[in-house]
Amino acid sequence: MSETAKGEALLEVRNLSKHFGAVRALDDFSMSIGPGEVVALAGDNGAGKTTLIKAISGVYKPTAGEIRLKGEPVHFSTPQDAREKGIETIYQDLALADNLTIGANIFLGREPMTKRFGFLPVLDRRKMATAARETMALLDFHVSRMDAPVSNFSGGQRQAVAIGRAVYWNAQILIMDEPTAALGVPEQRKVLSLIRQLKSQGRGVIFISHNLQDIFAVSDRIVVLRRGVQAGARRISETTHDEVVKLMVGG
Ligand SMILES: Nc1ncnc2c1ncn2[C@@H]1O[C@H](COP(=O)(O)OP(=O)(O)OP(=O)(O)O)[C@@H](O)[C@H]1O
Repeated sequence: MSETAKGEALLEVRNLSKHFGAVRALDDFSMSIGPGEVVALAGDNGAGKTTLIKAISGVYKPTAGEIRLKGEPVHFSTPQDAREKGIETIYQDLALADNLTIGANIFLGREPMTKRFGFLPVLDRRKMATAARETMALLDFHVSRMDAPVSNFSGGQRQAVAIGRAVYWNAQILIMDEPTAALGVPEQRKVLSLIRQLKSQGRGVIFISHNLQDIFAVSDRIVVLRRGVQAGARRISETTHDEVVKLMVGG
């Protein structure tokens, strides 16, 4: 099948449904994503994209269907469960603490401690700074001041910090919700190049966007949702903007 992951999939969802009472937000939906693959998820407002990523990432319990990681069925009760298995979702708000450094944001809620004078537990700032430097270098990301609060950074740089945090904690699948929305063109390019970096590291990326240009620039495949069902799935090299728009709005 040309529109599924080649070889062993990192992530596979089979016949996934999420109903809210009578509302079928997601219905019998299947897709897969392989290592080093970027799969775009497109669809009009209300198509079911958010519902799908929340079902994959442990926020919602699916009404029906199956999620498999490297072939193994998994059941997530919380986003923490999904995170521990290497699925990280980066929502538009990025969930960064603005007044803290990159290092502190990487370790937010899981701060490393060390002992001063052998007994007094204190924050291990050196470990945080080293992790920040090494992780951001891995993403080929450079800022003049690593110790500045992230509120000083541009939208694209903040996106990089959120990605860096996921990478530090070993995310194998990154779900990115509209990462290029609300950014200027140069910043959008930076984010697209970050996505390419993740791909070159063998990670899988689910890229949600309304921007077809961005989708066509970085994705291997596109899956289109319409009213909770899969309206189509295509290799990017085998489709056009026109065809994708038709899939989104329906014939
Ligand atoms: N908690 C809920 N309770 C009831 N209906 C819901 C709930 N969440 C979503 N829906 C409905 O499910 C459908 C899919 O919504 P969803 O938010 O997943 O779409 P979306 O593709 O992410 O849209 P957008 O691009 O606007 O974020 C919509 O009709 C929405 O009203």
